Parts: sequence; structure tokens; C-alpha cells
Amino acid sequence: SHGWGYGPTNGPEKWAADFPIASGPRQSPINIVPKEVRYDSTLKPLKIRHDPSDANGILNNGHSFQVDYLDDTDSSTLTGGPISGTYRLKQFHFHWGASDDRGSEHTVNGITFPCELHLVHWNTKYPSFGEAASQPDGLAVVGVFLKIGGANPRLQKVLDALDAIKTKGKQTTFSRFDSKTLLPGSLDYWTYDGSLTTPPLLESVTWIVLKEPISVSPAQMAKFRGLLFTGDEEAPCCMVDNYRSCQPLKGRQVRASFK
Ligand SMILES: CN[C@@H]1CN(c2cccc(OC)c2)S(=O)(=O)c2sc(S(N)(=O)=O)cc21
Ligand SMILES: [Zn+2]
Repeated sequence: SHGWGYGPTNGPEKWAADFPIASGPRQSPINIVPKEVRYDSTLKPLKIRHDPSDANGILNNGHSFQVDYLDDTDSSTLTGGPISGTYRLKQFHFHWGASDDRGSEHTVNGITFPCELHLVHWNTKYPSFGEAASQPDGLAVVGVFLKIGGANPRLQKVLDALDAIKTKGKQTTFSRFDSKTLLPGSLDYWTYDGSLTTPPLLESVTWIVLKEPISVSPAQMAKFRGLLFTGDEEAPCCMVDNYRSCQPLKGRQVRASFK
């Protein structure tokens, strides 16, 4: 079937046909302009609690790869920050480019990063992830920029698993991983109301984008780029440039947790 993707015939410019909310009032990602954000002293510090035993597999879903988490208890949660209540970690995944000059979804003053990590959480005031995903306060995604530098040892366990999930639909075991180790030293963040950056593009995400990037080496970026969008039976297509470009702010206010 003509599923959505990132190619010339099914990429972001074509998504509005099947997902009209693509032109909605609170779409993501956006360009963050630090001079235009407003410091909000009422914003609380982020409280991130991740239980490594909740890691439950790694999957190539044909758009990215994701590490899935057991989310039937409050053992891996996000609280504080701009959100109220308790949000449970469901999965984390990445977006990246074919070369180091692009790949992130959010940008800062128009600057792109080679890669961006998303940690997806859902609001436990709703009975399930699926229900939460359709509510305006249903999801909270923590975004972390990756910038080229020294090899990041915290990424290595994830990257070492990629050889086993090269093609679409492949999954393998992945356990005992503390996703908190992927976070930078500072939890200073920008926050705004947005959407999923992939179909179904639901406008249910409170975005929490960390100011401080983490590092990734060129060799580690090559591992991301070794994945395929395609399944075993298809002509191989490298999994690169799996990012959506920045969307209009449409009057939204971006707030900063820091001066
Ligand atoms: C393919 N889309 C990803 C998987 N998900 C998904 C799968 C099925 C249904 C659904 O909505 C009902 C969402 S998800 O919610 O975990 C997310 S969050 C997200 S991002 N880039 O905005 O952080 C991408 C995806
Ligand atoms: Zn994402």
C-alpha cells in the first residue's frame, strides 16, 4: 500500500492528502528562536525517572527505529516541567540526515543538528497510549539534539543492536537500558504545544526540547545510516533524512525554563 514515508512520492509534502491536520494550528517541529522565547519562572524542573528493566525490545518500524518500554506501571515516568500529572515512557527513537548538515526536526535559530532523539511519554490520566494520543494534553515528548563530536559511549548499546534490525519490521531483544543515560548534564528546556512529527500528526504533544545537545561521532552516525527503510523483499533504500521540516508557529508562544 502507498504508506507514508520520507521519499519523493510519500514524503512530508504529500502527508496532508491523507492527514489534513498536517496544515493544523499546532504542528511540529518548529524553529526555536531563543530571542523570541519567554522565560517562565513558573516552569518546574523536569523529573525523569526511568527503570532500566522496563526496556522491552528494539524495532525497525520502516520510518525510524525505536526502543520500546513496558508502560503498564509508573516505573518509567516524566513529571514536573510544563506538564501536570504523570506521563509514562512508551518508546524512544531518532531522526537523522544523510549527511551531518541535516537530520534534526527542531532547529535553533535555523541551525540544524545531524540527529534528534525523541522520548515519547503518555498521560496516565487516560486509560491507554492510544486514547492519550488523541487528546490535546495526551503526550509529552522530550527532544534531545545530537551534535558531532567524540563518540558517545551511552549510545553504543543502542547502535550495537542495529545490525539485527537492518530492515523494516525486524525487531530484537533489548533490555536493561536506562534511557536517562542518553540525557545531557543540563535539563534546561524550551517547551511549546505541538504535534507528532509523523503521521497521524496528532496535535497532542507537549514538546520539551532540551537546550544542551549530547555528542555523537561520525562513525556512530554511519551506524544510523546503515539501516534500511525497506523490508527484506524490497530493493534496499537507506534509512536517512527521516525528518519533517519546520512548521509555521501560527501564534504559539515558546517558553524557556531558563534565563
Ligand atoms: C510512527 N509514529 C511514531 C510511533 N507512534 C505512533 C504509532 C501509532 C499511532 C500513533 O498515534 C496514534 C503514534 S508514537 O506515538 O510513539 C510516535 S511519537 C513521534 S514524534 N516524532 O512526534 O516524537 C513519532 C511516533
Ligand atoms: Zn520523533
